[in-house]
Amino acid sequence: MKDVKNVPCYPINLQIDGRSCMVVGGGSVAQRKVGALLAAGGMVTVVSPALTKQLASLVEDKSIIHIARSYQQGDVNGFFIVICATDSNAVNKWAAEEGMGAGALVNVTDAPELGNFSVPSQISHGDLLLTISTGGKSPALAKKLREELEERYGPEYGIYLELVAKAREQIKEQLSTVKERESFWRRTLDQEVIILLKEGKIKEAEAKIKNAIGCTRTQS
Ligand SMILES: C[C@@]1(CC(=O)O)C2=NC(=C\c3[nH]c(c(CCC(=O)O)c3CC(=O)O)Cc3[nH]c(c(CC(=O)O)c3CCC(=O)O)/C=C3\N/C(=C\2)[C@@H](CCC(=O)O)[C@]3(C)CC(=O)O)/[C@H]1CCC(=O)O
Ligand SMILES: NC(=O)c1ccc[n+]([C@@H]2O[C@H](COP(=O)([O-])OP(=O)(O)OC[C@H]3O[C@@H](n4cnc5c(N)ncnc54)[C@H](O)[C@@H]3O)[C@@H](O)[C@H]2O)c1
Repeated sequence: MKDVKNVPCYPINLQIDGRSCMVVGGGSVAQRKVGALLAAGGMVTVVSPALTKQLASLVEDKSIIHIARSYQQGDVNGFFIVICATDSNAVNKWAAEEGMGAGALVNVTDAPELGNFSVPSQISHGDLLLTISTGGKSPALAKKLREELEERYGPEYGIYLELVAKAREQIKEQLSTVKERESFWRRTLDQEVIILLKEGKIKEAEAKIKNAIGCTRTQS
């Protein structure tokens, strides 16, 4: 096994909307990384002599920019994020060193220790984001856990989050202390609402939350 330092990572949720992202390489791993960058609003440039079919169609519809050649010195300059995803360790190392030198956030797909971030496995439903990391030790385990969590936390949780976010504004006005609000959410975030959402009964779920807010009003 590689010499991975046993210092835990510091997790962050990075906003990359409108930021420039460079992906070096155009194979299947690059394709997965590009998909995630675009989903988060990144402006993606790929430098690679070859592209997968899917990446080529993203170039065609102008979703990404393609520099159709091998990596050259300075290509990473000015990019916020650099992802090194070629099948050449030497090229990945070179682009990573330049990217790090220029102060970019750098992810290296075949040698994570050469960059400064790794990408966790993820499940997202709207603003709800669940991520799993194994510190780079077993992406396959991260994938297995993601599949298990996907069964447990389906799209209903994304709808639930939206309802709760709406209710939160009202509750902030009605309950003046953090303690009261904490106790409200402990009582209200229950499985019954989730079950209703899973069955597609959105109106009923909404009514249940409204009812809980109503009870608070009569109590206070
Ligand atoms: C989560 C996910 C996100 C994403 O990439 O979008 C991701 N890898 C995924 C899948 C996956 N990757 C690999 C397999 C084949 C099975 C296996 O070998 O285990 C599978 C499974 C599959 O493809 O089915 C092989 C692999 N991966 C890395 C190396 C190099 C090395 O370890 O040195 C090798 C060996 C290559 C070789 O042997 O040649 C390195 C990294 N992969 C990471 C992330 C980062 C650590 C995340 C963590 O902390 O766990 C890190 C460190 C860097 C990074 O890329 O950020 C995505 C999950 C998608 C999902 O949820 O389904
Ligand atoms: N991090 C992960 O999740 C993960 C998963 C599997 C594999 N990997 C590793 O990621 C790397 C890429 O895997 P892949 O399956 O996408 O490989 P691939 O062979 O499908 O693609 C490699 C790409 O790199 C391009 N390339 C080669 N030399 C280049 C250069 N000098 N400049 C720019 N682009 C160049 C090629 O044209 C090709 O598009 C491998 O090292 C692999 O071991 C990482």
